[in-house]
Amino acid sequence: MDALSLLLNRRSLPKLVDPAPAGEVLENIFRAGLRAPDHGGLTPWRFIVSQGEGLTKLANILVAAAKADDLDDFVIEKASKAPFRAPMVITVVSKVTSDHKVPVIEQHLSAGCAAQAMQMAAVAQGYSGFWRTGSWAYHSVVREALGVTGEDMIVGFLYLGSIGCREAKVHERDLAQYVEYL
Ligand SMILES: Cc1cc2nc3c(=O)[nH]c(=O)nc-3n(C[C@H](O)[C@H](O)[C@H](O)COP(=O)(O)O)c2cc1C
Repeated sequence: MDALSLLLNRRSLPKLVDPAPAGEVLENIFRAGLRAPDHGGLTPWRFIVSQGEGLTKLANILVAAAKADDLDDFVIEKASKAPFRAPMVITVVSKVTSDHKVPVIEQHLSAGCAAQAMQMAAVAQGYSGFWRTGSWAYHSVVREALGVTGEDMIVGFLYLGSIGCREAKVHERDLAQYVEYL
């Protein structure tokens, strides 16, 4: 797939199945993340991989968060299943340097670019992904369990796997609504 086709046609896929990216393919995914634009070379990110037993650990963290909020059984059940929507979840965390001349927002943006680059690298190699946050990404229990402190943020849970359903068509959008010229 050439780069422009990837950029113009990428879709997120909700149904992701085994096998997860592995070996050189997975390494390429991480390397793509590490090529995200990075003001000041601060490498403001962490990638926490969950697969196999790791998905159960992540599910347990989400369940603990739901229970801490006294949420009803339906939500707790949903939380327990959430990570298993793909064979691999990469939690992308912005690891920021506070009080730096590079504003913190730019460091969060870098981590977001890393998430997008990793999704793109997965698609480029025949896999697919879905970037999710939900309320869990902002929950103190989840943050603490994953060692996310201070101004650091969970910018997303990047679900990755093999294509498990038909890809939806790309939305046609009218450029004139979004593009202006000074
Ligand atoms: C930071 C961020 C968080 C997101 N969180 C969710 C989410 O929790 N649930 C969801 O359904 N989509 C979420 N999305 C949107 C999907 O990843 C996806 O982009 C959207 O469904 C549109 O599909 P497309 O990427 O194929 O255009 C999020 C996107 C971003 C950038």
